[in-house]
Amino acid sequence: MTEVVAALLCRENRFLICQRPPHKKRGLLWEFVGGKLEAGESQAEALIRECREELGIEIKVGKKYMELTHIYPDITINLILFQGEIIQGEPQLLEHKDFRWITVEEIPEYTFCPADKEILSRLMEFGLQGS
Ligand SMILES: Nc1nc2c([nH]c(=O)n2[C@H]2C[C@H](O)[C@@H](COP(=O)(O)OP(=O)(O)OP(=O)(O)O)O2)c(=O)[nH]1
Repeated sequence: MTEVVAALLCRENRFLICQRPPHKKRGLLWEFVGGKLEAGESQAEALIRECREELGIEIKVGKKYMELTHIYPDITINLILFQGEIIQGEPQLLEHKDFRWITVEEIPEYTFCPADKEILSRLMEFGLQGS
């Protein structure tokens, strides 16, 4: 099983979503910034590295929001979503096709990676305050 970490980054009543590049698996689907752990990394270290590499931001990793397992035809992932706070920088498109700060009401307008379904349901039910 492949461990994937991701970040729930909030600003006012919005949170950050990123669109995967077209050439990658699950291309053009929306996701939370993050990626696979590299050998020897802790979850927090991997998440900090991914945020730096993908968006050029420094984050502080907070509480775990949700953890789930999802089986794709090509890979089984254990996805761990952490709350996070941007402590430096503004997101830049270093790897993604696009990013947006959206409200929970706007979630249905986007097609996310299938593994994120439960996370998005929780956000729609409880809102960002409930996170
Ligand atoms: N970052 C992220 N990945 C997700 C989410 N939901 C979801 O199914 N995934 C999947 C997509 C990918 O198959 C996998 C993450 O791998 P990745 O390809 O983005 O990771 P990476 O940047 O470390 O990739 P690479 O070295 O294999 O190119 O997890 C999510 O919300 N965020």
